[in-house]
Amino acid sequence: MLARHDAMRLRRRILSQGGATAPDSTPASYDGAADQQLITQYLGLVTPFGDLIARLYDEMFARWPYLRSLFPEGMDFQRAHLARAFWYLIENLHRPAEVAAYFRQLGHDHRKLGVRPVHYEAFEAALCAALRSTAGPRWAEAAEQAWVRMLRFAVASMVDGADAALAEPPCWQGTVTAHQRRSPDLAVLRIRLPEPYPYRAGQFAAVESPLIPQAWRHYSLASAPGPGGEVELHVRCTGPGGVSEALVSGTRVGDILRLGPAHGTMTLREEDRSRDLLMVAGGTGWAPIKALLEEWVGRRRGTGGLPQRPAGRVDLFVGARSRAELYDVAALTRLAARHDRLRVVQVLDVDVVPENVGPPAAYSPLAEAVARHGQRSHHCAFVSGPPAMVGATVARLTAAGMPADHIRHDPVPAPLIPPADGRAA
Ligand SMILES: NC(=O)C1=CN([C@@H]2O[C@H](COP(=O)(O)OP(=O)(O)OC[C@H]3O[C@@H](n4cnc5c(N)ncnc54)[C@H](O)[C@@H]3O)[C@@H](O)[C@H]2O)C=CC1
Repeated sequence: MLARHDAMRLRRRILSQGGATAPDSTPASYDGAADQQLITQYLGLVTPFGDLIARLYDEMFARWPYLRSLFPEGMDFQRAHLARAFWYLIENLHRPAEVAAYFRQLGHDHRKLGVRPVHYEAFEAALCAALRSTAGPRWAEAAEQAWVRMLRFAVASMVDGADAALAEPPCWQGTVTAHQRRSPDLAVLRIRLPEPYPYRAGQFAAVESPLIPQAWRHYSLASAPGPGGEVELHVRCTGPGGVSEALVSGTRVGDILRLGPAHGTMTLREEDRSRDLLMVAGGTGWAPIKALLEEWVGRRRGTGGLPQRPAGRVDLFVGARSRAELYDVAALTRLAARHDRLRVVQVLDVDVVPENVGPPAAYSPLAEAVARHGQRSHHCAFVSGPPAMVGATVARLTAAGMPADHIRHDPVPAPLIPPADGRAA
């Protein structure tokens, strides 16, 4: 109720405001292209965004100290996340319908953080102060108004997304029922959720450990939905101090974790039942592919997955740095044994002796192996793993004639670089 009241108050304020003409959340009513032009014209004064974002948070926490508790102790990830959101907004503002859909989902997801619409007002005030102090005397009122309109458009979409999800919990609490260290830096966890947790095989969710409150990181759900109410996560710790380290090294059976709502479009569709599928998994990118395969082999037929046994074949490519890094072989073998139309190819980096290739980021043994195994333009492909591997595999498949709309993968995080046409005033 409180959230709805806040939302209505914010919407009234947004719609009745003077100064920057405030768009509502209807994409058709917002001239994003005009604001994009204005913002781009003065972008050089406030980029790179590191300084702007540091000032924004300093300003916000100085004026509203209680808001600090909504954020994790370490703000690096948060700052990078906000920089990406700004770039996403600015680059896509001429496509307001797309931007609105993106921020509606973000608003749905942000309910777990305890963010209320009133907090967006504080954010806007802090942003304006930070824009002015970062840009200096060459800043223009028109540019600031364009930023405000852009922000309000995004916020109105977030409020819509949060409102639409009021009937479901902001997040789900689960108990860890199994925690297996498959290698020093990798763990497979199972979590039991007492409340129904709606998701599809192939989706991902934000996860929070009580060891690092308010720091949420995305992991794929590595099991298809089933009657037991358990989900599986595959977590690799790539450095100290993060959520992955807390989940791999600091978590035990019986601990409580929180999960946000599931998202993602890398799911099986009805028409996939009769199609031949190509699945490509690198490292812990195996997690969503495992869930998809569980659904595909029909282990849980009639429980929200595919209604009948599929007629097509699956070619599955699993990549790892070495044999020791193939951390889920038993599950892979079990799945392969359940279906004679599933063909598994393992690709180990150590088996490959690349010739005339550049640094690791420029070369993907897994993508090469997929490309070598023949024409698949009629297949539908699911690709999951490190961003460079996903990029290389998608490029190979597209070059081999697979239509782009036959290839599904999770969003690949954009690098923190400005758009090529960003210009200074
Ligand atoms: N944990 C999860 O639920 C999920 C994780 N992911 C992502 O999958 C990735 C898995 O990481 P790790 O297990 O550490 O993978 P890894 O470093 O062990 O690599 C796994 C595979 O990816 C290939 N690869 C690695 N770096 C590459 C590069 N720069 N260019 C081309 N190919 C490359 C390797 O050849 C290998 O076949 C992470 O980026 C993670 O964000 C994706 C989906 C779900």
